[in-house]
Amino acid sequence: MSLDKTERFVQFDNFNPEREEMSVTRMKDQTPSPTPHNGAAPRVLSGAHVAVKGLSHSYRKADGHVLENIDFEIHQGEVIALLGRSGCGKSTLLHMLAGLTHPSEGEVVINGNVIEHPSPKWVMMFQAPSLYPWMSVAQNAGLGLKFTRRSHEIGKRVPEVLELVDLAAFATRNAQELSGGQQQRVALARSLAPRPEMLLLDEPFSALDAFTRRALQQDVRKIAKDLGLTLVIVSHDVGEAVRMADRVLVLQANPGRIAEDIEIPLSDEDRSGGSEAFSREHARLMSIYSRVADQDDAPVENDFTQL
Ligand SMILES: Nc1ncnc2c1ncn2[C@@H]1O[C@H](COP(=O)(O)OP(=O)(O)OP(=O)(O)O)[C@@H](O)[C@H]1O
Repeated sequence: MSLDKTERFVQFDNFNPEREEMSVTRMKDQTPSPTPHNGAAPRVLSGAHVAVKGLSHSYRKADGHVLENIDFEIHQGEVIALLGRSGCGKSTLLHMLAGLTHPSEGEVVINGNVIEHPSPKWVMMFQAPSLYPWMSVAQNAGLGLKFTRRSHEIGKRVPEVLELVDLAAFATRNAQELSGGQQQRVALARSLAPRPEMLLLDEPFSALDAFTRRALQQDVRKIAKDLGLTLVIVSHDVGEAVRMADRVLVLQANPGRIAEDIEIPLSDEDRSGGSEAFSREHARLMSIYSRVADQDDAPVENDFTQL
């Protein structure tokens, strides 16, 4: 694939120039044909099914396990939060779901295939949206398609995703003219454009103010549910987990392992906060999280301000 020089040296979500050909080759076999130009409806999305089996990981042989004996399943279209204190291995686990890091032991199986490489079908979003500041919102939103050799879809697909993230009116603006929250929405549009099956979010809203963060939490959950996407979010914010997740996996540290697997049985209405049901779920999860973190003998961050 030919790319501009600048593009080659900028990391875009889980796009890795070294692995570009490999990922694209794998995609060719597995991805349905691009949207036909005859006006037919785009294919309906279905979320990824994930099975993590006997996963353990050490970064260096001499050190102990960062993650140990991790087993869990994520159903298609489910929203999962990985909740744990700093350093317990949440990001490491997320990178493994994205195929960016290989576990020392065990495997990640997505839709029946053992994951060995990154793929445009599961896209990571980070705290920094990493946009090209000199490009327009629409150009940034189309990059995922460009990098996966689907430029012919940009004209139809980019307006659709900008509409989804509520940025249609900003299509021609330069990315650098946008607020932090709007820039995260562009990054979200860019991730959604190639129709991924799973979004992996590594604390993507933590740099935003509380109001913007809450709006994005609700919108991202709604978009994932509307599209049938599987969504995994790394967080150490109990309010965020209750607002967004169907299930919360609470991780314990040293070594990182799943201490609790908790369902959050709230309606979308209750997730917006302020209801008795939301407060009850928040208190329940906070108490479990505190107990798990206490067992690590480390302080839990106080996030009551984010209620
Ligand atoms: N590339 C690396 N090489 C060596 N050790 C690493 C590497 N990446 C992470 N670690 C270590 O692995 C452990 C888990 O890190 P990780 O970033 O996965 O935790 P986390 O729960 O996401 O933390 P945070 O919430 O602070 O981002 C930490 O002790 C960290 O120092």
